[in-house]
Amino acid sequence: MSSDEELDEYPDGTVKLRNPNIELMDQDILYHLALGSESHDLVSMFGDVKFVCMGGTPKRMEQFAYYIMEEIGHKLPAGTMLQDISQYSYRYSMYKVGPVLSISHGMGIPSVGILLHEVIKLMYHAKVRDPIFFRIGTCGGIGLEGGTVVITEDAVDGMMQPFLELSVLGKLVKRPAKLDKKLARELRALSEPDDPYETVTGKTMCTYDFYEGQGRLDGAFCDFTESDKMQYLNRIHKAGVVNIEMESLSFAALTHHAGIKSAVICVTLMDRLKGDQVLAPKEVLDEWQQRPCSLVSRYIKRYLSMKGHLSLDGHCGSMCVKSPRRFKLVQQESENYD
Ligand SMILES: O=P(O)(O)O[C@@H]1C[C@H](O)[C@@H](CO)O1
Ligand SMILES: O=c1cc[nH]c(=O)[nH]1
Repeated sequence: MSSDEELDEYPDGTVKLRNPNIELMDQDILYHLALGSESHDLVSMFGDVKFVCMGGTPKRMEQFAYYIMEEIGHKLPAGTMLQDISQYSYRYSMYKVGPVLSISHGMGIPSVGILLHEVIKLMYHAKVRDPIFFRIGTCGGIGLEGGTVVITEDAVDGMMQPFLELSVLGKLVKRPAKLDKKLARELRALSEPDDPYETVTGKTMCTYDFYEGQGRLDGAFCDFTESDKMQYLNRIHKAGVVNIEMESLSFAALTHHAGIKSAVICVTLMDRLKGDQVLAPKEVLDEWQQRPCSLVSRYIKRYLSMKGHLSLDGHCGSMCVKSPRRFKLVQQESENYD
């Protein structure tokens, strides 16, 4: 048995921390979430969480929270609104809708990494069982037009390496960036033939910068030519990279290290083989960003229906799993992969 398998989770599915220090502490302050293991009853607040959805901006994640609330038919007490649980951290925003947490992660590996440490500890303190994590993001497409949904198969860094490198006590630690392949296939199977956009799977490149790091010619600095850029983008495209963003490597590496199933679903904002700037109008960008949300929502509804927490045709909204037949097909399809 590898050390990965040994430490994945407890037999009841609760998250096992790879850090013996935490249980010896009197309290654990989840500083960037404005929560604490003693100041809050984390089990009663979060013990029923099943899905943790993250994305860059507070607005997107607030909208996703309201959207999923409608989709799963979750009701708030009359006259109340969803509350940003981490509001007083002034860092991240977090909303809870029944079994779904919707959290903003900011931009880049450091920001999502800090959040993941605290959310993974939150799962542990709250005794959450077998949580599933999703990143719902935006990206630049490589050979894909704007508005295409990309489900990441493998995450690689700017040097095409499939692991996260972090310097710890002066040494470089490498953590494999592994996402759940079956989850990615199940998500892919939930794209609908009448979706007015493509949903594809492929390799995602995760960089430490939006401009020079992604080979853009339009940053404040640029020491390469258009031809250097195109050679690089064509080379990575040939190696299977279909999109570039800034969090998948950390998201994959930290969830894998914690034994948590995860997937990354991003919408492309442009084809980087055709340009660098984000030119689509705001309304178009808003509609595109809804696309990964809708795929994740289908997955959540399918899961809840299978567990008997949601009726297939009953109290879920317009994007509800369309027919029992389609639902069965998706179910069989994913069972065939086991
Ligand atoms: O989830 P978001 O839309 O923040 O993902 C990408 C990667 C960076 O965070 C950001 C750059 O514009 O967008
Ligand atoms: O090109 C893009 C678009 C969104 N996010 C990125 O990281 N890159």
